[in-house]
Amino acid sequence: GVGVYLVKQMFTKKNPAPYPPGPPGWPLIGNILDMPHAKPRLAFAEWGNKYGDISHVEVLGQHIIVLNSVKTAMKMLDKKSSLYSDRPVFPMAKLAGWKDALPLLPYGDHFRWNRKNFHHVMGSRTAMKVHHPLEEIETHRFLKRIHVTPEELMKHVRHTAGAIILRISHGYEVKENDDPFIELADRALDQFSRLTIPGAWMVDIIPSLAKVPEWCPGAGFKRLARECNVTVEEMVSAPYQFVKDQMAAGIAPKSLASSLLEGRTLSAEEDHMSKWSAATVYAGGADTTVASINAFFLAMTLFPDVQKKAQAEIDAVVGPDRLPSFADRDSLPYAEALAKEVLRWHAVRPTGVPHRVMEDDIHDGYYIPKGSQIIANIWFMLNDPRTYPNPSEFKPERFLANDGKELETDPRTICFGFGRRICAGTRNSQEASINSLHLADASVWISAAMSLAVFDISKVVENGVEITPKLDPASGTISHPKPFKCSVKPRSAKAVALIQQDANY
Ligand code: HEM
Repeated sequence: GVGVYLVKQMFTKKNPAPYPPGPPGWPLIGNILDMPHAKPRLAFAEWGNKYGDISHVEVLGQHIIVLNSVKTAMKMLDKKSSLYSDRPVFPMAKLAGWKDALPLLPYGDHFRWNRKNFHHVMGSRTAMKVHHPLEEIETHRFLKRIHVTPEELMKHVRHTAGAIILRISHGYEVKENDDPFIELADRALDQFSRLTIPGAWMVDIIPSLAKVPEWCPGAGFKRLARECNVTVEEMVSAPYQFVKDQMAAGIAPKSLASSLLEGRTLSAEEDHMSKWSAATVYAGGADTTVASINAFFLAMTLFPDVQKKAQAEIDAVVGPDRLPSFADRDSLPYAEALAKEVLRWHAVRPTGVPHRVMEDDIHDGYYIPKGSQIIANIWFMLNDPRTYPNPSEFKPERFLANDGKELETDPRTICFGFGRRICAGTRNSQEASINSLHLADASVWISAAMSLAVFDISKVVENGVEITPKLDPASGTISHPKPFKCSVKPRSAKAVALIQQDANY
């Protein structure tokens, strides 16, 4: 005990400033027992409560800094982005085959090249506008599917998000039922979400465990990683091969993959990176959009008054003879505020993706050693009563001018993360908050506007009892509302006619 204490003292003496405050931990093992396995956002928020907006733990020599306020996150990750834009190595995700996915790439050339590709297909107002007709057509098809089988709502949400993204990434038109690429990607993404939960895998804490042979007792994670590798490899390669085949046949529609392949011979390394670049659009975009749109349906089930207000606005502005489109977006302020509130009320990436600091830093008087992982507790930032009073209430009015009261912060400046690693497709949080500049934001808005125009969403009644679902986000780095039931019925005969119109405009 004394020896360990003295060794610790020697090291602490060298520190140019104290670490940020945090749970005290134990000699040798540090805070290993404090690391939360499930729903880390809640434990992290607790640390925020106890220790302030910036807290620190150390797990076997790995320093972890947790940020619980937007101000701190902006000051550190955005203002000092040249220092804070690396990613930690995720040994478990790496073992499972994900090392070349943009969210995990170290700060460097591959990272920059990938970001440029994303920016090219969806990083500007003009680039996003190109995708609007596709979003409108696919969302109209979504309405048709819901109308026929409303009980399969969540399947339709997944199918539609996949259809939109696969068109953008690979120019691939999904099959109406059981599409193999969607099925494959969903399986891989579900694995990814579980593979990257902070602190969930021993090998992430002790990376040398990666060398343990698979037959060793306790090495079940190696077998799992091997199985995941097969799925990942197929998810990345199969749609890319599809694009190559289509290009060879001269019938490939424009997509991110086709633009990377067009008119050049790629080296094996370039080919590999292009394949991953296109796959990352799907990997980063599909599951997140699905979670947000499901959250929209849950919010409408739980907050009927909000739904009625949005419908009244759509009825007044768009009228009964057509569906809303992106051209109406600026004339529908309540629907706009509602889409923002969806992104706030349910944090799809509750603890973001960790950043890694590239050099020693002293921040606000605290020592942040090189290599520390920085975790932004985005969930708390979106539910912080200091920023959003009554945060569990779904209230679009937060974002609407009312009696000269100050508007609450646009959640799009928070939910997509910070600094140079901000969600791909945008360059900074200001840009992410400009109308329809983000693909997810556009998808949430058009799904909400079109669905509310023609459907009433309400609680289901089973055996005479009304079922009230709860917002109970599941664990995982991408968080979905727990599966719930709701009733989705056309609002009128006129609405049915609109749904049934041709969707191939
Ligand atoms: C509601 C939907 C979404 C939310 C809430 C969300 C949120 C986030 C967050 C918090 C990060 C981490 C940022 C950071 O490190 O500070 C991130 C990264 C990323 N997102 Fe999203 N995202 C969403 C949709 C999308 C979509 C539609 C795409 C693709 C089209 C996408 C692609 C990515 C990629 C590739 C990264 C990694 C960027 C990097 O490491 O440089 N996301 N996202």
